[in-house]
Amino acid sequence: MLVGVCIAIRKYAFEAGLLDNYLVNVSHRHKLTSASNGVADEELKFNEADYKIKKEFTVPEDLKPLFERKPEKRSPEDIEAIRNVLIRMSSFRKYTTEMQKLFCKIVRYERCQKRRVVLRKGHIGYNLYFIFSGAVNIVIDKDDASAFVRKETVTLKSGACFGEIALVKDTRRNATCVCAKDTEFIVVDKDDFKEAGLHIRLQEETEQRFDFFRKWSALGALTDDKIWQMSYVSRVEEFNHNKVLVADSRQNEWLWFITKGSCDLLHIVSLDKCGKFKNVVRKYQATDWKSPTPDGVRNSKFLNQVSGAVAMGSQLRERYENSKTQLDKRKKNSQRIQDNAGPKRKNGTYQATLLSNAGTSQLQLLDMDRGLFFKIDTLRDGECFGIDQLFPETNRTLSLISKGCEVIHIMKSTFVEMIQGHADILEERIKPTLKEYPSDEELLDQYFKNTDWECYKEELMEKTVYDIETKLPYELGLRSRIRNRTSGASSAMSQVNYDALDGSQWKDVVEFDQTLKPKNLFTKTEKSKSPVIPYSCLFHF
Ligand SMILES: Nc1ncnc2c1ncn2[C@@H]1O[C@@H]2COP(=O)(O)O[C@H]2[C@H]1O
Repeated sequence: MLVGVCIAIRKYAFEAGLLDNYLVNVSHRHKLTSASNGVADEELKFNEADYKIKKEFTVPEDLKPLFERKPEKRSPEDIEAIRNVLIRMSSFRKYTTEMQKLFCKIVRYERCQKRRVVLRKGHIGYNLYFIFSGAVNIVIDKDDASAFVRKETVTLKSGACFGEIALVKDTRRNATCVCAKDTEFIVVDKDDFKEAGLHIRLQEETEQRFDFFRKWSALGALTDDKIWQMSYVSRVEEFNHNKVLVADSRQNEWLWFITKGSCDLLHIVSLDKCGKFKNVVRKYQATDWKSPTPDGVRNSKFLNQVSGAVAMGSQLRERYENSKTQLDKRKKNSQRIQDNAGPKRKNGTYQATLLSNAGTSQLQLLDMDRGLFFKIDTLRDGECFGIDQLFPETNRTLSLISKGCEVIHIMKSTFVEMIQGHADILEERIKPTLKEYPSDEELLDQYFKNTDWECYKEELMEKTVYDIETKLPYELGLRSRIRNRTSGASSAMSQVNYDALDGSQWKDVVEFDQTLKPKNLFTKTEKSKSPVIPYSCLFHF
């Protein structure tokens, strides 16, 4: 209910033109000026990001001596203290409390620097590793030289575990693992591992993955042996609500099979080359947005809404950028250099502030690089993300956002390797099952039509309220209240000559399609059979 109230207040402020301040503050930077001391005005800034923990959580110093104690010397309190910290790791949380305690009795702590080879392909396996902080690159070569350059490198991050195959199968290491940065490990030795029966638990997990792949009819032609291999190299992971799993599908190296919960599939439509968008904006700009004509009123509302969406979208865009860059560290570094080098033209906050200035906002829409996020599907249990990218003709930019899920992921290259010699799997079994989503044109059509309709509805409401107001006696005080509401607003609504309002021209272009609600940015609508667009958002590139 509170959220509903907030949305309603925000909506009112937006319509009344009071949101300028809000948009200026999108950056969470508040300007303070002090002229009292006679010195030149100084700009004081508060940036929320400055107070965020940038450092990854590491093993607390006071806990490290506990790891050095021999298993038989660890007291129940020691074990509990260790468990309270290790519980942060998703791979550790999967075990029962009993199993976790067993772990805490036998685990060791190790810290390795960036580029250190933790284990090498072909060597005998002695340990199982949990990554507490940092990251590890896995390459299937014996040589670690490719760990930082090859595209097929798998990166495991904090919370993941590796090195289990050699222990469970009693084979040699099948890959080389190198620290991608300074990394803390929680290590279990082979003997302890077997003694505690952990190999049985890991074997059970692998069997679950085996069952999952075996049930997938597309892989019916593969031998059990191949499916086992696939199960060993795939990983199960859980993700919280709103975690970006894949920011840009063109850089995605994995296949993601959803086993529990769901994920949203977002599609980014670039408006740069979109003639339709330019036409729509030009059409709305054709009439002077300040003019007190019906077109002027509606145009200003439409453009206000679009620019508002740009402002909100820029926040999402920022998140999108962050997660995209997380996927590719090298890109992130070069991006940072670029960002710092030039003016912050492309910085989301900067643009949002710019757009918030009513009057100039609409006019700048055509000068910017823009895009729209559309939610085009929700993937559920048994569905896969990334498989369509195995076909060269698919080049849509998709993002995968967790809505609280458990996934099995496997490298695309490994999957392709496993199904080699079975050309029919991709072409005949998988391709026909791929879903078709609305084209960019269709998505934009829907969005613009609906925005138009929403603006029309609002105008009608305003007009109705105005009519009532003019008919009511002054003594009721209603007139002055409504006046107060609009008079201070910078919105074009305050300049409207309501008598000139005539909606007849609009009806030709408005389609009464209420399935889409672009105003409810970031909110979910009801489930629908065909892919719909429950939220969309403008952002700029
Ligand atoms: N394709 C892969 N994806 C994820 N992890 C892998 C992959 N290949 C190997 N590994 C991990 O790397 C480890 C290397 O040692 P192991 O063979 O004991 O166990 C292996 C797995 O834990």
